[in-house]
Amino acid sequence: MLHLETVPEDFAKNPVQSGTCSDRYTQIFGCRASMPISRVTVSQSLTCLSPKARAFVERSVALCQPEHVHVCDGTDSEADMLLKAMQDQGTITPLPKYQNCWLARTDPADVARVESRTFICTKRERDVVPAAKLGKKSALGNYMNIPTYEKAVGDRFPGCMRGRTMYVIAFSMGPVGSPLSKMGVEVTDSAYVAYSMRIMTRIGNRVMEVMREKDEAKVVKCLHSTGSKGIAGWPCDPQRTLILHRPSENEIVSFGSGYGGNSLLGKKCFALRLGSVLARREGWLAEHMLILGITDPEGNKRYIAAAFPSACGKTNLAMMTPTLPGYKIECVGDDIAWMKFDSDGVLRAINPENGFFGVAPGTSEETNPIAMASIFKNTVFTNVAETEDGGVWWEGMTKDPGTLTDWKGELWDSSSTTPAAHPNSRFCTPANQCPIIDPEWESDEGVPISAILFGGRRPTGVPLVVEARNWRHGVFMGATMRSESTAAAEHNTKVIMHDPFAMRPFFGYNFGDYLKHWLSMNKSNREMPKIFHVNWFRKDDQGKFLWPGYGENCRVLDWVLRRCDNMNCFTETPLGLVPSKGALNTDGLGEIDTDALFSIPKDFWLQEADAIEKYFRDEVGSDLPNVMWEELDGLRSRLLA
Ligand SMILES: Nc1nc2c(ncn2[C@@H]2O[C@H](COP(=O)(O)OP(=O)(O)OP(=O)(O)O)[C@@H](O)[C@H]2O)c(=O)[nH]1
Ligand SMILES: O=C([O-])CC(=O)C(=O)O
Ligand SMILES: [Mn+2]
Repeated sequence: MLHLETVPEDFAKNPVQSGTCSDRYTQIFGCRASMPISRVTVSQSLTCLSPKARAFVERSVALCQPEHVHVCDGTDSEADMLLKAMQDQGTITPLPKYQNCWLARTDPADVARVESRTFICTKRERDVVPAAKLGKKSALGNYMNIPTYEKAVGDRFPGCMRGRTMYVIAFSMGPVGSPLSKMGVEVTDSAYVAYSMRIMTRIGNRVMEVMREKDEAKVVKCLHSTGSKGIAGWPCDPQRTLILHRPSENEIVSFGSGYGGNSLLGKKCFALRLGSVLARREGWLAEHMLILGITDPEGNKRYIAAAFPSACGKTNLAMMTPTLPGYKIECVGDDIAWMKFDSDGVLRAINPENGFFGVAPGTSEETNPIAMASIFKNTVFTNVAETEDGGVWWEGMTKDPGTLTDWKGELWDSSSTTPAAHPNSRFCTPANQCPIIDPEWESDEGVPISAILFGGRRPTGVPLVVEARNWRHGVFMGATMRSESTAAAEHNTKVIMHDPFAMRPFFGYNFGDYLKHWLSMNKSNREMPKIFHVNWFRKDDQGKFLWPGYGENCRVLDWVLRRCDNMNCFTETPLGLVPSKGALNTDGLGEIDTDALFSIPKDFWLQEADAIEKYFRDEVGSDLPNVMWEELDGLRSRLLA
């Protein structure tokens, strides 16, 4: 059985290269300066890596057998080299309308995360899959056993980079050297991945230095291949795509997809799936959350974290332009939060990323002017449409784009019946270009969190905002979140899916244990943030949004902050606390049907309670902490009171 630790067969057969694993790799890489380098050429000696990172790279080279190894140093000339390579290969084209912006068109079969091919690999299934679903397909943990994992790797990777370049990217999630940060090494045969990792993470010589100094035992090992024999266009192999995580080995293996969510392994794979496992072990939280700073008209600044499922409004809230006078929003992060209580009992959060991989459609001067001010330089756009003057366009950006080249490279005009940009088309932009990036966004200790929001797309029944009665009720709110499916993954019908904590596709371990971990955060010597559930997406009978959303969402945050100050501006409902009459500032909003926005239809909620019960029973079973059942009972009895 082939494993990353073992030598590929045809390598071992060659007598010139026999010997023990590490000896041989030392020779191949010519760490001794006089050694002739055969088979593989390297851009710089692998001694720039820490010994553990280097061992991983050497094993990956032996396995994938690239012709050339390029160790990314993070310099500007390297960026130029990557851009040139991608242009020569036809992976990207320049967008002359902007400064250093590029358009990538993927294979139409490689446009989003593939949840059905994403697995967590452990010894025991129960580590990943809650009790109720052992041995069956679970929505809350896609499990693969170790022999299957090894076979999957062995079937795909040996020789997969022959004749091509392997890029080695040492990266830091979080500020380089910060105590809350973690490091990884990704090897990949995709220049697109190497270039995008420069934007989304901190990479290069500085990271390698810190890695060497610490000889970090816990460097996360990330192996990626597009799985394609060539490099032309958009290399991928959708039929054989697999994204695998081995928490016990700190290892991620991704094959067959170049799409960001599957290939930029620092993001969902590391920061959330492996991150959640590390967080549990080390007593912190790795969450699918934005982080924003909000200053009220009195000059009081607080930070809020919010978990909404993919394509449900995190980037937009994180960059909101508030409509209420006197408010100021600053952005710390738009997708992932690593949070830990400090010695004073304050929950501190960092954004482990260095860029935004944001949804393009719907982004406009009206909805998100801050994103618009961030993304038109140094950006890679993927699967958006191109205008005649070398710019980009997507649905919702402007009214009349004229004639376009659509995301598949075909001519498009307003009479076309298919979208010009793919619904999951994205921009990949350095975070420091955001005009409202928070001054503390790279602080080592993280920012203090006052409130946590959960939310989703709920067209019916779910009020604009509800405050949890206490921490465990808030955990129940997170556990019972549901949302309409979106284009961010392969689900293609609009159904209301359970998406607890907006983490359903990203749990690295058993969801029941995850709930216990969240419950265990609550300690008397800690300042527990208040928890809220929000829904910007409720619709009226005509299917129109009841709430204007976007910049107007600051009105909800305004109420949230007053609640953080314990002001008496709420009414009790069966669901939790909602703004008392007149407490939500709707001045100047025009006609808003607040009754419809806040109504709590009893029949709807009794059915919701039934759906939650079924979900708990069918998906979690005996791994569900008892207090979740108690919370469900409480909800039912309040509804029936
Ligand atoms: N109606 C309405 N739509 C919104 C609002 N906020 C965001 N959207 C739309 O929802 C879509 C996704 O928003 P994003 O902010 O990119 O979502 P995200 O949670 O960051 O998505 P991921 O990057 O996939 O995790 C976009 O088309 C937005 O225009 C809102 O307040 N109201
Ligand atoms: O991972 C991705 O492809 C993009 C993303 O942020 C999400 O889906 O939540
Ligand atoms: Mn996301």
